[in-house]
Amino acid sequence: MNVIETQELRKVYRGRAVVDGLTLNVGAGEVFGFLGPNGAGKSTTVKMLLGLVLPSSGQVSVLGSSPADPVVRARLGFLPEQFRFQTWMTAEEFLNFHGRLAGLSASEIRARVPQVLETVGLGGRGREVLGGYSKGMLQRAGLAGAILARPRLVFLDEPTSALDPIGRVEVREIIEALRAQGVAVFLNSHLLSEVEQVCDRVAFVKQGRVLRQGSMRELMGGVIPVDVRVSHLPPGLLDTLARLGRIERTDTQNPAHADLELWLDREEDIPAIAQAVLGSGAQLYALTPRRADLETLFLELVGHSGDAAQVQEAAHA
Ligand SMILES: Nc1ncnc2c1ncn2[C@@H]1O[C@H](COP(=O)(O)OP(=O)(O)OP(=O)(O)O)[C@@H](O)[C@H]1O
Repeated sequence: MNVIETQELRKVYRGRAVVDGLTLNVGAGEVFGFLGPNGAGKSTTVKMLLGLVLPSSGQVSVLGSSPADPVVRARLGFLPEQFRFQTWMTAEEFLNFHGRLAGLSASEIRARVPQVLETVGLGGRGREVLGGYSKGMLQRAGLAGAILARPRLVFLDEPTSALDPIGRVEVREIIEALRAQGVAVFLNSHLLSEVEQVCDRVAFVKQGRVLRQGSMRELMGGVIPVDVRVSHLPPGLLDTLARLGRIERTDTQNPAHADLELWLDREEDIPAIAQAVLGSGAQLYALTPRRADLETLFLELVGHSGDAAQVQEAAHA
C-alpha cells in the first residue's frame, strides 16, 4: 500500500502556481527524499500532505485517506524546518503535551517519553527547559516529538540543519531504525550526500513539478562524470572533448595544469578522452571517472536554467 499518493496536485498563491501538477507515490516503510532548489514548492507540498494547506486542485491521499482526517493525522509525525517551541516548558513537558494532543494515554506517555528522549540523544536532559537548549538540542527535541506517538509516516523537513556531524549520523540511524519498523519517512533535505545514503527513492522537483523520481539505482544510471587533468589546453582539444561529452567545468587557474569535468553518456568513451588529450600534444595527469552522485544529478536536472547561484547554494547547503 502507498502511504502517500498525489495526483496533479496544485497550489496557487496570488495567481501563481507554486505546486503545479505534482504526482507522486510513497510506499509503506519507504524512505523518500524530496529534493529541489529553494522555492521549488517542497514545504507547500508537505503542508498539503499534512492537511495544513488546502490544495487548489488535484488529489491527495495519505495513509489511504484525506490528511484532514483526524485518524490519519494521529498517525503522522512532523518535524518542521522552522521549529519554535514553548521556551518555558521542559522537554518532558513538551513531549507530554504532544503525547496528549496525539491521543496517547497517560501510561503510554510515561513509558514513551524517556524512550524517545534516549533515541534522539537527550537522555537525562528532559527536565531542562527548552529555552536553555542549543539549536541542535531543540532539533533533537522536535524529532522526539515527531516520533513520539509511533507514527506510520514521518515528515522530516531539513532534520539535520542544526546538527553537528555526530548528530547527523545519529539522525540517519534513527531514520534507518524507523524504516526497519516499517515506518515511512518523507525527507526534505538539501544535504544530498545524506539523502543518498538513507533514501530508497527520490523525487526532484522544480517550480512545483516532479522532474524525475525513482530509486537511487534508477536515478544513478545516467551520466558518468569524469575528472580530467591535463598539462595545458592546446587549441582544438576542448572542441574534440566536447564531441565526446558535455564539458561541465574548465579550470585553468593553476599555471601547472588545467582541470576539466566532462559528463559522458557511455563508459566506452573514456579511452577516447585519453587519446584526444595525447593526440593534442598535452600531457595527461589524471583521468578519473566518478560514480554519478545525487549532487551531479541535481545540478544536471535543475541547475542549468534559472538561478545557478541559488541552485549551487541549495546543493551545497
Ligand atoms: N502562504 C504563502 N503565500 C504566498 N506565497 C507563498 C506562500 N507559501 C509559499 N509561497 C511561495 O511559494 C513558493 C514555494 O515555496 P516553498 O516554501 O514551498 O518552497 P521550498 O521548495 O520549500 O523552498 P526552500 O527550499 O527554500 O524551503 C515560493 O515562491 C514562496 O514564496
